[in-house]
Amino acid sequence: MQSDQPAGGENPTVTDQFAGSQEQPQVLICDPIAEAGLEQLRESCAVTVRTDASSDELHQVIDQYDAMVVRSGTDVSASLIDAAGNLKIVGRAGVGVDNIDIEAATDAGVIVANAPEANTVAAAEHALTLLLASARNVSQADSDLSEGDWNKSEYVGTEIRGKTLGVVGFGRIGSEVARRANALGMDIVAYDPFVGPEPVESVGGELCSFDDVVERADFITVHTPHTDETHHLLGASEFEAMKETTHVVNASRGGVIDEDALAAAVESGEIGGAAIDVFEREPPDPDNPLVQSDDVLTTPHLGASTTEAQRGVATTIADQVLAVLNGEMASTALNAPSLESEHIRPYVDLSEKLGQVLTQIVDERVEELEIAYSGEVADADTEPITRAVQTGYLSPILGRQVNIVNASRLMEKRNVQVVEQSTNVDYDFTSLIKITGRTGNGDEQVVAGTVFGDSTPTLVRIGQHRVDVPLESHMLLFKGSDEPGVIGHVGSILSRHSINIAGMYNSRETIGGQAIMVIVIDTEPTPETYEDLLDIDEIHAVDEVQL
Ligand SMILES: NC(=O)C1=CN([C@@H]2O[C@H](COP(=O)(O)OP(=O)(O)OC[C@H]3O[C@@H](n4cnc5c(N)ncnc54)[C@H](O)[C@@H]3O)[C@@H](O)[C@H]2O)C=CC1
Ligand SMILES: O=C(O)C(=O)COP(=O)(O)O
Repeated sequence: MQSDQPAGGENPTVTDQFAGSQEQPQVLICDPIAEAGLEQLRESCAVTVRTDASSDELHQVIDQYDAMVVRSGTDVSASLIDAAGNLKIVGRAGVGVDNIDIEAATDAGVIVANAPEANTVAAAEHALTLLLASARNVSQADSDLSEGDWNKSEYVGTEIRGKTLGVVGFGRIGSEVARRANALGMDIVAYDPFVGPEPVESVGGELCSFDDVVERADFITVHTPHTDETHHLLGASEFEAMKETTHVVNASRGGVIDEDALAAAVESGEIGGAAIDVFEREPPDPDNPLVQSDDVLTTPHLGASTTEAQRGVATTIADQVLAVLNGEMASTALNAPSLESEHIRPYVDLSEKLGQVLTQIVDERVEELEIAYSGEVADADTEPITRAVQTGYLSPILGRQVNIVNASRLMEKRNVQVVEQSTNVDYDFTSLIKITGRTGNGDEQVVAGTVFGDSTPTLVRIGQHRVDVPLESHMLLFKGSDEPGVIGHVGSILSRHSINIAGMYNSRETIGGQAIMVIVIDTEPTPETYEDLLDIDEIHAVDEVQL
């Protein structure tokens, strides 16, 4: 029977053998994900499910994998990324990426992508479950009854209707909680420094200051990521400022609430109760004060654990992994641009090639790279194109280490300044991308290209010379003077060295003036070929360009 439950079902520990040497891309699943996602991946990848591997084991095997998929249970540390020589993507089957060192991944050119929307409703419903259960002492009453104690009169709860819900973090989940709570008759006050009043007002709420939310709320639910700014956002002083009856709910991240302070506030009766799904350390230590407290309802990070959400995050992340393994962009990448529209994909290809050409024809270190967009392309989201220029520019120097994820970072490290310019007018081409490399001594080299109707990336300018070279192959770029017989001479030398000419493009400034010639070749020239070519008086320089 097919199942959409996370891999492993009741017992989520799976111990496949680690990857052998197969031809297909290798994907390592480190935390349980739903079968639907696994099936999708298995169609074109070799998938290893190892949800029981220790950190040491992962460090030992990770370089065999092209992709890894995690949830919150695996620490993707800088050292793991460092050990992962072939990794292209870390897929997070869920939202939170606080267990992934994104900086390290970016430096290593590894995409980090998540599944940001598929578990929103599950998490929102779980927060409301916790809220209602806390309001009605469900957990304590259940535990008493299991012990045989019918403590009906001990557990008088509180209605949520007419009460004020404070929502801290009004993003996807916070806003869904607020919408549902409002429908149950609650008044909403929200704090989120990064949203305006409209989304809060659209669910009948009011955007307030943090202190206002803390003081006015009968229930507080937090829905922020755990960052330096949100660490212990709710602590002793906030609990002191709350009403004695306030219940606190956390289904976002451990660490956003100070656990010791919360346990103390509940135990002392400073606040009315708490219900917690997430912990600073997971699983929490057995003596964690929130787990120990009979007055705090705890669940083991269940916010995203519904069949629907797990199916959704697993298939979303499978899509992301497959896209990246196919050389495409991940639409949910957190450290790489996504393609706003398919329309710009040919320009991304063109730009990478233009960047490669530029590096191979400048002799000195470029200190400034100016990328000028004109015509229709100037109106697009040019971030992926700019990153592609940088990738192309660096790849002849750094090889496979550079990609669209780390290119900007590497340009910064090499102190190359990148300047972008846009104008939506170009009189000659519908769209034109012009790259100028400026060296420290004031020299500059220009290449420009466009995409013609059939998506062929085409070099249309080198320096001042107008050319028309499809950017698809191995080329020789000759600089020299426009004299009769040069083309024939070059042709015969290449023929003598058994190098087939696939195409030839000429351009000159004036009759008898500076000329350039681009020859597309099928085989690589030897050092002797260059020696012979440079023996021609009219040829001043020959650059080899490989794409
Ligand atoms: N318990 C569980 O199983 C689940 C937990 N989560 C966690 O829930 C959290 C929220 O997820 P989403 O709503 O999808 O993310 P989101 O990115 O849509 O929303 C987060 C909101 O927090 C706000 N925020 C950031 N810093 C803030 C600050 N200092 N004060 C107040 N607000 C601040 C942001 O502006 C944003 O609106 C994440 O930490 C995520 O990992 C998500 C899914 C399931
Ligand atoms: O998506 C999130 O941020 C979650 O917290 C869900 O975590 P999980 O995938 O259940 O480990």
